[in-house]
Amino acid sequence: MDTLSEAYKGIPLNLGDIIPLDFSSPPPTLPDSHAWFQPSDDDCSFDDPASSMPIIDFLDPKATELIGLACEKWGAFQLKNHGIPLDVIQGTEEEVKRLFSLPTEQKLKALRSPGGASGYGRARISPFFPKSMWHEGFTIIGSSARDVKKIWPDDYARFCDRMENYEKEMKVLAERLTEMLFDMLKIPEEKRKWVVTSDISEVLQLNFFPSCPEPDRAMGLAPHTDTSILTIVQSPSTGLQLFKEGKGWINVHPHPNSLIVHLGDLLHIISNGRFCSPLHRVTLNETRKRYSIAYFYTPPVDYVLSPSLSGDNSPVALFRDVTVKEYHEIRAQKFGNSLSLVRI
Ligand SMILES: C=C1C[C@]23C[C@H]1CC[C@H]2[C@@]12CCC[C@@](C)(C(=O)O1)[C@H]2[C@@H]3C(=O)O
Ligand SMILES: O=C(O)CCC(=O)C(=O)O
Ligand SMILES: [Fe+2]
Repeated sequence: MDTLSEAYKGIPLNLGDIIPLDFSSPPPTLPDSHAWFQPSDDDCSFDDPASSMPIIDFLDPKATELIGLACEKWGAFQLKNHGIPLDVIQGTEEEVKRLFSLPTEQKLKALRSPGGASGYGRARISPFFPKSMWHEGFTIIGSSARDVKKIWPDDYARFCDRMENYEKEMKVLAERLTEMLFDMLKIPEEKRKWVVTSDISEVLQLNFFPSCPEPDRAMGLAPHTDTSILTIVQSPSTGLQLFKEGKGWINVHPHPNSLIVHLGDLLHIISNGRFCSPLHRVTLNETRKRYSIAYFYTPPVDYVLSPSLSGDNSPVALFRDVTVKEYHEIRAQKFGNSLSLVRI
């Protein structure tokens, strides 16, 4: 059952907020619809080796401690020796490239429906911004077969198998990390049974950022936090930036053979604010296209998120109890102030 899709059914989008620009024949200059900044704007971003997101070796005996610190300070880290086989990572990347390099009319066959959550289209958060993003996405919730069959009726199996296999591997890693973080938060047994069940609400988001004629004036993916416990991102190239209070936008340089892990709003609530869900965005490049694969790990939709008061957290609950489904609905309607809407 795609119960996560049900959360989005009640909040349909306009087709205009779903259909991406036809990037197969992009305009030679940036159209006004996609111009977020003026040439005179000073949209500062940093390369700061002294304060960049930590790179943690999962085999390091101190990994747990380092992950805890990274989650408190950054809400994100890069993970080396994560245990996902290289061929699984490369095979998935190959399929993602194959999908996005199809002619536009092929991809449009799997266009997300106005009340739908899966399929091809613009980012879900598009309606909340006055300008469009330089981006195409493909969202997989449950099996990708229904959408992918529309694109490749006779040749969908390899894509689906590889995505399914990738999700299986990601789930094991997400479970390990979640158990680790829940231990630190002293989450009681009855609140963590879902971690090993099969009815979690996982989402795989495939992202494509075409090369852009004026990258400094456009936006790949607008600033957002993720609706997840944690999100595991695979991308070999730069583009992702994290917002750090008091500093600004900091570039993430992907370490070879590493995965990027960032925490989402759901864990921010459960940890009663101890772990942060960082604001992040994606920038563009004039000559290079970029792909990324983001795995969103989320409890079953009826799970009640309640702030843990037993770890080293604030003794007073900062958030009210809210179900995963309700939080998704709040996000789909209000986006940016979602966390403040569940704050006590
Ligand atoms: C489970 C999720 C998480 C969603 C909504 C739903 C399905 C699609 C996800 C994304 C993927 C791309 C960024 C994001 C911000 C977007 O626009 O769609 C994500 C959003 C969220 O993190 O809220
Ligand atoms: O492309 C990336 O590096 C990040 C993608 C992302 O933030 C998302 O899919 O939510
Ligand atoms: Fe994200």
